[in-house]
Amino acid sequence: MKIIEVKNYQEMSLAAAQYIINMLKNTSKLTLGLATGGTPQGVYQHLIEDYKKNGTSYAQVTSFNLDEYIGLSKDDPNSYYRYMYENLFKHINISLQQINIPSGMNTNLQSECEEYENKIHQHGGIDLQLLGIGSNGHIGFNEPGTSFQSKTHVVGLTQSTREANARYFTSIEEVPTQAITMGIQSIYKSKEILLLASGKAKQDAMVKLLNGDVTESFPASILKQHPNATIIADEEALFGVKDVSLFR
Ligand SMILES: N[C@@H]1[C@@H](O)[C@H](O)[C@@H](COP(=O)(O)O)O[C@@H]1O
Repeated sequence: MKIIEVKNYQEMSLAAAQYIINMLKNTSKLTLGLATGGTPQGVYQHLIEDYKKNGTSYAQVTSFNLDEYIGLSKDDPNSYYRYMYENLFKHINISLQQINIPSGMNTNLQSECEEYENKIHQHGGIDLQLLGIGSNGHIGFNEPGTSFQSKTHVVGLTQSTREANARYFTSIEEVPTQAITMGIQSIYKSKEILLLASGKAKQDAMVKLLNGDVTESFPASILKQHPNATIIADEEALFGVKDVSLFR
């Protein structure tokens, strides 16, 4: 696992966007794993600016999002589908046929999970997976204790995750209690992983990730064994991490 240390959120966003743009320019076909949350918003803004300025094309991209809340429809303002549409998809040349986000409205959630996993497989897997990290080490919505072997599945959200995400809702009661998420194995199988972390809120998570053990009680820790994983993190997020230089 390699770390690229940057000054702040703006630099992190720009560096990650450039990373993705380079891949877009150098490959004829690209399967991108995308994330939601506050962390990647700046990356998406840079991708949009680049698209408007330089016309970098998304015509050959297929995207798979990490997760979706159960019980929120596509057009619900808090669904991840809506987030992706508003924050990226509507601004670039990507059609709705090219994008994949699990549906949290399917009456058969089990088959939704299986089909989602199969679809990723049929596309030849994910080339680059973009990730944020929860303060308890969750990736996607894989909460502590999730098996490293897990595939796309339904999860119950912890109180801390619901509290962290309540800022987007009117009250915490409105935050769904369940979600569909790509599993840890589904994420780990990506050919390349780019994890972003910015700010004080991610300090504990970065210390546990980089100085702690590989354990299912801290889901992101498995990424340390990935052959091609990079973290782009800012100074504040890395504050307190011992031996950052070992990861350069
Ligand atoms: N399911 C998402 C994750 O994909 C995200 O990475 C994480 C951190 O969110 P943020 O970037 O807003 O800190 O929490 C959410 O619960």
